[in-house]
Amino acid sequence: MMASQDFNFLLATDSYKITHYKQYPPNVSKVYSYFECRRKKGAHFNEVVFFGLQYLLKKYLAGRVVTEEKIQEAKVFYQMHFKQTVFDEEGWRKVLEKYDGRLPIRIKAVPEGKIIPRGNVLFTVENTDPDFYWLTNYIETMLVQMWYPITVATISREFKKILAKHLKATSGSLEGLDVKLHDFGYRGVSSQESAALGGAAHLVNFCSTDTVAGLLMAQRYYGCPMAGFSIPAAEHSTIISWGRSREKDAFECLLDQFPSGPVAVVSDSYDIFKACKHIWGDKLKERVMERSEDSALIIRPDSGDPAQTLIEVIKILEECFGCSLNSVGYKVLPSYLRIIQGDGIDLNSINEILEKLSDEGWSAENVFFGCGSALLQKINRDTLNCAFKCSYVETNGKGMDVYKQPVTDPSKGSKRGRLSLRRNSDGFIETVERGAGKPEEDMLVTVFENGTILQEYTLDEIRKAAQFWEEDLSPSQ
Ligand SMILES: O=C1OCCC/C1=C\Nc1ccccc1
Repeated sequence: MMASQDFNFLLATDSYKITHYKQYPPNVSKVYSYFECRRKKGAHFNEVVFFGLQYLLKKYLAGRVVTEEKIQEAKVFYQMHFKQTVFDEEGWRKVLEKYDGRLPIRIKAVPEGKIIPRGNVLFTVENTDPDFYWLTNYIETMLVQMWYPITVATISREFKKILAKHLKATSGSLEGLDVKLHDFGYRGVSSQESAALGGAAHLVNFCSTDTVAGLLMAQRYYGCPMAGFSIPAAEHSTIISWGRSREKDAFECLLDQFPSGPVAVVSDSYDIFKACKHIWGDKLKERVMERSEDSALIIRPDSGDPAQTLIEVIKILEECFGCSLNSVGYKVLPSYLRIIQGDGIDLNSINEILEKLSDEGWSAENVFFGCGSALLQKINRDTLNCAFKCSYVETNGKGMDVYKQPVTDPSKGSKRGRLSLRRNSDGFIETVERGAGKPEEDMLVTVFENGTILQEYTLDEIRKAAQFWEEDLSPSQ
């Protein structure tokens, strides 16, 4: 898959970068830069999931990205934009002539899915030909957009840690963990591409989604035919269209139309508590009880304080349908009955809800969660302090380690020299600076060089890299 014809790589950068080739020192022959999620004191997330670079390489950087037409278009565009001639037409024509429009760049990156502590190099970028020292930081703009899939994959995995802790504690197993958090976020993101990238990032950790764009991304860019699943579910329109006096009929229609397999029914259109007590727990009680374990009715509240509403709903369902105790002594509703909470879910509220449920003796087995904006949109580049900085240059054939160290904010200091990533003798991942790393120890893999993608990862491999083990769930977490 490559960039469509109307995408002009020469126009996919910050304006000021067009002027940078004139600002580097004379005889500079190499600019070497790196991307990291800077460590921040007291930061929430101390490890990140690396994900998304492969899509960007395939879509925007691989193959012949420079053409004569694109040079001409950019030339005219930047002449108008700067009202003077700053665009380096000759520089780009040289890419066309020497490399047939392929980028003379090398990118070395952490394998996708790897879990890396904050403050470590995640990928490096350098020009492979001295003539194109200006190209390295030209592509920063696009590469730093990797903050988004990295951050979504990381947040999604933080959800998974919380769910795993409670599921383990209240059921004795992690079975069903990967379907506990459903992506409801398609409508709440800023674009189709964000939905695709963010949706796929969630699928690194879970296989439960309504964000179809993410499934297509997984198919087309990560070799996964069907990365996630969903089930028939109501929305308010399919309930209230029956009129207030026919909510029972609306509910019964769901049971009739989807007799086998789970079905989720949003039940708060008028009164979630009355709906559970008088419709699900009375008028339709027999219809609910006749459904098998793998055809559960999943009731969806969608308003009110999530924790309070859930507790009240589960108590009503216990009154009507009873419950049993699992092997670790927590209460579980009959297997034909479950609840999904898709409103007001974020990393804080999901923990509160699960705490309150277990305090009342309820297992996490009873509840599924949906998450929208908190998963795909309520984040930004500062959530994980993603940054791209130059750390090494060659001038007059001589290498020099460079860095920034702002007196006004030491946390924005950058790494120096050529970088590598290794697991030290204590088993901890660390970045080796100043070119002191041993090549055979380097975890960074050359994934792109001179227009060609040299290493690809499938979603299955990425999921394996990102998985965590039960013993990793420190009880204090
Ligand atoms: O209730 C459900 O059960 C599980 C299947 C999905 C589902 C609801 N989906 C959804 C999507 C986008 C916004 C809101 C809900």
